[in-house]
Amino acid sequence: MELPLLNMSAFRHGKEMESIQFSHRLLQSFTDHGFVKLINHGLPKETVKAYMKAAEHFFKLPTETKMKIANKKGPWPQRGFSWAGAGQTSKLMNENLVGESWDELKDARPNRWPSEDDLPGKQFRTLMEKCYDVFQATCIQLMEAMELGLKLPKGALVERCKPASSELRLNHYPETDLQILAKGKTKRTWPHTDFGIITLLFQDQVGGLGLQDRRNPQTFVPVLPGPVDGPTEMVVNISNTFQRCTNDVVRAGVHQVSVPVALKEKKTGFCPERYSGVFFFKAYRTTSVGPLTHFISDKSPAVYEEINALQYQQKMTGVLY
Ligand SMILES: O=C(O)CCC(=O)C(=O)O
Ligand SMILES: [Fe+2]
Repeated sequence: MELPLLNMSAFRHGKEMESIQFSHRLLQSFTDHGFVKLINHGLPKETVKAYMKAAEHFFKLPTETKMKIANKKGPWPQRGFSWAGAGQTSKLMNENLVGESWDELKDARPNRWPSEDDLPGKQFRTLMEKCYDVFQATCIQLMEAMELGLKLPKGALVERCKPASSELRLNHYPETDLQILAKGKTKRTWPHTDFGIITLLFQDQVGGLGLQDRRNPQTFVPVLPGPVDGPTEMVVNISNTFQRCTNDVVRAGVHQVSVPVALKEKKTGFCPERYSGVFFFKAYRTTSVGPLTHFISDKSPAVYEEINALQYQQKMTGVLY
């Protein structure tokens, strides 16, 4: 199985036929795999580079400094720094191997920013806010493409995601003994699906991201980092809310982070630290995340109850906490 790599400029700048063609290819990849890789997605290379670099700067701060903005335990969503083992899926993971994460959300609870004394200059916050806005805009375009691909009325998906309620996250997976990972009892991230509508994902050159092969669920297909000097590759996955809205027509992609393919045969040594940046594109709190009427018929009755995004989130948190 190979994950399609699509060129989004066909949708962004192409003629109508090209947009339609892109939308069909996008839908096909999402339907087949719950995943796609995109180039020419409109996100400037420098912005993505700076975003990943910011992750390094932040996570290299001393633990005490990061702990000043620790996420307060409680119901999801997170705010601020979460240490190894404290993430949403931590109950399933080895405490010591989970990455640190730092979350930025633009709704109810205030964000927790590193102070300027700790991470000098205003750049960090400004950059994160800029990234948030460009990632959000890209997700809206992807929703437009999906409306086209799924033959939905204009706005059917886009309107569920306004105003912006997405979540920006930086992940750091510390260097880990390969022998520990090889035992298979621990992973950097256990197989899971994300909560939101879709997720944008940027990874460094280390590798280790794997996507479940639907025809062969025991197998995780490596989603390799793109070439360093090539265009910036963006990985996109379908998340639970999208699956709900389409009444299981387009299902969420199960993924994990484990040993990079290049290191699979190595018995000793260390798996290098890894950074990734993710953007969880989510529906607005009070909008419905029930199945769209388009996907409901006598033959395919609604699989999911009619609830709003916040209720869904709370329901899911109840499961995980
Ligand atoms: O680090 C990665 O590549 C994946 C992270 C992930 O799946 C998540 O944060 O939900
Ligand atoms: Fe994920």
